Amino acid sequence: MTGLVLSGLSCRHGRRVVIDGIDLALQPGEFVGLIGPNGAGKTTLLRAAQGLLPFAGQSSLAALPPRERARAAAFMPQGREIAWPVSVEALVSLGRIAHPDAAAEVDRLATDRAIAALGLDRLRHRSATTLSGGEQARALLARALAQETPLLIADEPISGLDPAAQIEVMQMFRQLASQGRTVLASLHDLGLAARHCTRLVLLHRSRIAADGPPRAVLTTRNLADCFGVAAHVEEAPQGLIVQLLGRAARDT
Ligand SMILES: Nc1ncnc2c1ncn2[C@@H]1O[C@H](COP(=O)(O)OP(=O)(O)OP(=O)(O)O)[C@@H](O)[C@H]1O
Repeated sequence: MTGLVLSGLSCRHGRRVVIDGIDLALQPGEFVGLIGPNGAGKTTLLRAAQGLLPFAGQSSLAALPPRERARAAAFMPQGREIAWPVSVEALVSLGRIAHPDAAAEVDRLATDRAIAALGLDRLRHRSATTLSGGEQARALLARALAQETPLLIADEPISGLDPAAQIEVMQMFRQLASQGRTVLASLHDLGLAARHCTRLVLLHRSRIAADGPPRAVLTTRNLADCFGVAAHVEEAPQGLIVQLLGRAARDT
């Protein structure tokens, strides 16, 4: 299986509809940023798509049996606290549980690659519970990478990272996509999303308000209507630049 197809995906928390009839098809090679204001439903969508929450409608991923699902998609959740005092290396190698038939050497190489990709070599023997918040985020991302799945789903993967680490992770996602994987990540940094994602999906009030290349989604109109911010958006040689100027003036 490649990519991800959601059809009519809806999800409630209690009696409240949080995701309402989402249709979305993601292809290999895409780095899709899922954006939207707080409470728009991004986490709910990412979890329901994996069958981690009850939902109505269809998800090509949730439809798979659990073992196949673990080989199809890796997930970096929003909650970052690591409770077990295992080494970073042991934590990252947990991603290999998805491949019970792989040779030990293959597992070791995949773990090493993920540790190197996230710049964790220096920390590999450190207890994961002693890492800083940003280091824990990188360790959990490395665990997802070690799973070596065609689809990578990450919930706010760059929140809490320093600026250089944020850029490195975004570049890594873009590179994974260019190698034929599908990356779906919820993001709050619109500037980084604009420059690195191949496509943005804007969630607003439980539905998709816009879907397409960053320049088509990050319009001043969408930024005002969905995020309530006034912005300057400009095409530059280095990509789309989004500058947030302040709160949008409200219509009276
Ligand atoms: N377990 C729950 N029970 C009841 N309501 C919930 C639950 N989880 C989330 N919600 C509500 O569902 C809505 C969507 O939440 P969700 O976490 O999906 O939003 P989000 O777009 O990821 O937000 P954020 O950007 O703040 O992380 C919010 O209004 C939230 O309060």
